Amino acid sequence: MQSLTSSSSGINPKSLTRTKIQSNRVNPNQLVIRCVYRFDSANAAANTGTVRTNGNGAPASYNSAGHVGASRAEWQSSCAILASKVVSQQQNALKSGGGVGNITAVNGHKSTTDLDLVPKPLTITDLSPAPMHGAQLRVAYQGVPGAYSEAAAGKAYPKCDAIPCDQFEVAFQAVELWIADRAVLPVENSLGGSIHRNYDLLLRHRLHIVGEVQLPVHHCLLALPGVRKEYLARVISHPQALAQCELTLTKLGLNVAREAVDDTAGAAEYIASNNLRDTAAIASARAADLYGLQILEQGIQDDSSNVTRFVMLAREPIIPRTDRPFKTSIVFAHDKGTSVLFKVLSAFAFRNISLTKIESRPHRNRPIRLVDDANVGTAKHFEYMFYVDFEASMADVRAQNALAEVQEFTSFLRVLGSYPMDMTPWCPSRED
Ligand SMILES: O=C(O)C(=O)C[C@]1(C(=O)O)C=C[C@@H](O)C=C1
Repeated sequence: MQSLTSSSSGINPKSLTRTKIQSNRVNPNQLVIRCVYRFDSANAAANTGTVRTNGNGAPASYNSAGHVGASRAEWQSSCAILASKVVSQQQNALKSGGGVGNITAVNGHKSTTDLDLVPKPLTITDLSPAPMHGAQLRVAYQGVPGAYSEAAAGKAYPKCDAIPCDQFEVAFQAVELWIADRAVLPVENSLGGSIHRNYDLLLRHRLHIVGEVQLPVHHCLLALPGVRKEYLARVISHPQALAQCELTLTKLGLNVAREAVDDTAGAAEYIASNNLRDTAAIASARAADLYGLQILEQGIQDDSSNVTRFVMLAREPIIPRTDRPFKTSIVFAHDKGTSVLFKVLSAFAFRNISLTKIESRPHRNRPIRLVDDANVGTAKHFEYMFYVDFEASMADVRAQNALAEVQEFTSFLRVLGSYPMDMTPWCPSRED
């Protein structure tokens, strides 16, 4: 059994100063985690120099802090080490049991009184043993029961114990601190676009992407029983959900105030616990059930095939394989800004590797570069981090060669994960 140490959880203790961490036991199966910590980017930079190992002290598939190895040979030897571990990991997974199952939930409560138990600080006794020791897999998600993220956690890990967290950051930290074994977090929606916060957090934390799930998202308009649309003065929800229903709300004549809250189900819970008769929430049918609200309208997303893509995160990477479709996510930057982008992308194009996503985010350590080539004043260029997803496994020699080439063009490169693609047949009519 591995105990919780700063090295085993993969975080540099210097980079995270935990100022408050509290757990809220809602019922014996449910833990709501709230914590606040200060992130020290100077120490985090130092973190990139640490050598990450697996539980046995052997190198993980990505070297220090998940960076691509210094050479192709290093990549290949990392993959070989990982390949030798595949059998034991699969056996562990089998022992832990898989299959269709339940998500922990607050059943049928109509007020939030029991959700508002006085928070008690998280103690060492709240930290369970390492994953895969016979207990259910604990999966952190952002939101409260009834959130789409909870449904995504259930789709990714059908028998899991889903752990609600009030912020994305808390879900990351729950995994790092061994409170949870996995986190399932949204990264993009077909209508609302990227969830930038999670891209930034992926870079800031040392977790690995080990899978993806795509969840069809069917929004409902929820209100207290007896409330009619004409009584409504505002609609509240997660900003993504508000964006995904913008046109439909207008078509329904709901030109009322729209206010953002932390998550869709949290909006439903807020209405129920405060008995708000002039407010509706955009949330799932399951949230209506959990918080005792009625469904005023169903399927109010602007596009019927609305889908959100979630990634699963773990402390250790999985072993890349070639016997099924894999995707790999990387992030890179270059000292000379965007000029490198074409070269990097061509490393994939020349090898017929398809890109599925490209995203740029501010380079937070160095957001601006001053240039004065023409000696006519100083131009300020924005600096970016580029996130790319491509359709190949890191066990595929084409991907290894492409990354070896990318590494030559970039000053920073990190593999966020190489994981099976979600190939679930598309069913836009499915209700959550
Ligand atoms: O608020 C929720 O229910 C969530 O799970 C979050 C979230 C998101 O962040 O995009 C997830 C899926 C939907 O796209 C809307 C909201």
